Parts: sequence; structure tokens; C-alpha cells
Amino acid sequence: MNNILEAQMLSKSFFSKTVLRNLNLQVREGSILGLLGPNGSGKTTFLKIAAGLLQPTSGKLLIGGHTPGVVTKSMVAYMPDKNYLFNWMKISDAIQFYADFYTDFDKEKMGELLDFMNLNPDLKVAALSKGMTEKLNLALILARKARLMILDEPLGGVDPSARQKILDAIVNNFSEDRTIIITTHLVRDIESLFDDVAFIADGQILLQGNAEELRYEKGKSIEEIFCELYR
Ligand SMILES: Nc1ncnc2c1ncn2[C@@H]1O[C@H](COP(=O)(O)OP(=O)(O)OP(=O)(O)O)[C@@H](O)[C@H]1O
Repeated sequence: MNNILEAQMLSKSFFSKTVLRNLNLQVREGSILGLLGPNGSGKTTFLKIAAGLLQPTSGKLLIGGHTPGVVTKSMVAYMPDKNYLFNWMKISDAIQFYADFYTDFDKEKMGELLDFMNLNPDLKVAALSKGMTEKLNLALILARKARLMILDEPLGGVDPSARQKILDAIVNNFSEDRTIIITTHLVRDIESLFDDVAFIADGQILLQGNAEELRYEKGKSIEEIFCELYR
């Protein structure tokens, strides 16, 4: 299986603060990778470099063999950990915005996802709760036919009953020509989704592997391995 993403000796500093330190990571095409780590360990910084929003200080990160930029824009769908939709928009405006901006955006699929998430297109973005906003942002990402989906904390604001719905939406929209990278602190809720996991600490990968093999080798769940690593 090919790697859709490869990071080699990737480093990122903000002025004197080093956030990523010679990080190496491969992500297999067609897999769901959980990128796990404590607050401030560098997950969002890594994802922003993959999404082309930040430049590395040194080292490289390639997506499908390309440096993040114009070519990878059509390959990568990025759901940030904050909402960037404008408050004046209705959901229907946000949909049109995505349809205009991304040629791979599938409006019909978006309609199905809105129904599934119980979101009315006439609602204003400003009137949405945190969880509803996350559902909308996730639906906008899942409606793209991107090869690599990057989801930064997709379940942060949703209540436990809606979490399963969101996980179902992710699974139902996954196919082998897609790859997903997910960060989350809700490891127990989401670990069943992971094919592979990478644990990050202080800007470096501490442990990486197949989720099932790691569970078997250590006789522990991914959440228990997380707690053991970051004790
Ligand atoms: N623009 C910036 N300028 C200065 N420091 C930054 C900047 N962005 C991130 N950092 C710092 O980099 C470190 C890693 O942040 P990052 O957001 O990547 O962590 P994270 O693992 O995603 O954390 P969390 O789980 O809390 O979301 C933090 O100490 C943060 O303060």
C-alpha cells in the first residue's frame, strides 16, 4: 500500500518555541489514522502544515508526493478545530461557498448529510450551537471527494448521543480510495475507527503502529496505552 502522506525530519518553530522536532510519520493510503497526544503536543500544528496553512521550519511533508500547496488543495479536505464560517451566512450560503470553491464538492451528498445530521439549510450559522456547527463543518468536509480528509477534534463539542451519529457519518463516507487523519481527546469513543495510531509528545512521534496489533501486543485498549504513555 502506498503512503499518501510522508513527513521526514519535520520541524516547526514559532520564534524561539520549537513545536515539532524532526518528526517522521507515514500515513497509508486508504487508512484511518488517529493522531493522539496531550494538549500542546503539536497535533494541530502538524495538521496545519499538511493542510498548507503553515510552512515547516525545516524538513519536509509530502502529500501524494507534493509539497502542500496549489496541487494538494484538491486532494486535501481540512476540518479545523475552530469554526471559520461567517456568522452572516445561512447553512445554504455555506454550502454554495464550498460548491464554488471546491470542484470536488458534491451538493447531492451534502443534502443527504444535512438530513442525516438533522440540519436545516435555512438556519443561520450564528444561530447554531457548538455541536451543530461541528456537524455542519464535518458535513461540508465529507461532501468533498478529497483523497485525504484531515479532521482536527471533530467531536469536541457534540453531546454523547450525537457522537455516534457523527462517527457513523465518517464510517459511511469512508472508502478505500480515501484516507482520514483524526485527532481527538475522546480516544475511547473513537478508537474503534482507527486502522493505525500515532502518539505524539513534545513534537515527536513516540509510538506508531497498527491499532489492532498494538492492542494485541500490549493487551490494552488504545485509550489505556495513551494513559500509560502520558502518565
Ligand atoms: N502561532 C503560534 N505562535 C506561537 N505558538 C504557537 C502557535 N501555534 C501553536 N503554538 C504553540 O505550539 C504548541 C503546540 O500547539 P498545537 O495547537 O499544535 O497543539 P495540540 O497538540 O493540537 O494541542 P490541543 O490538543 O490542546 O489542541 C503549543 O504550545 C502552542 O501554544
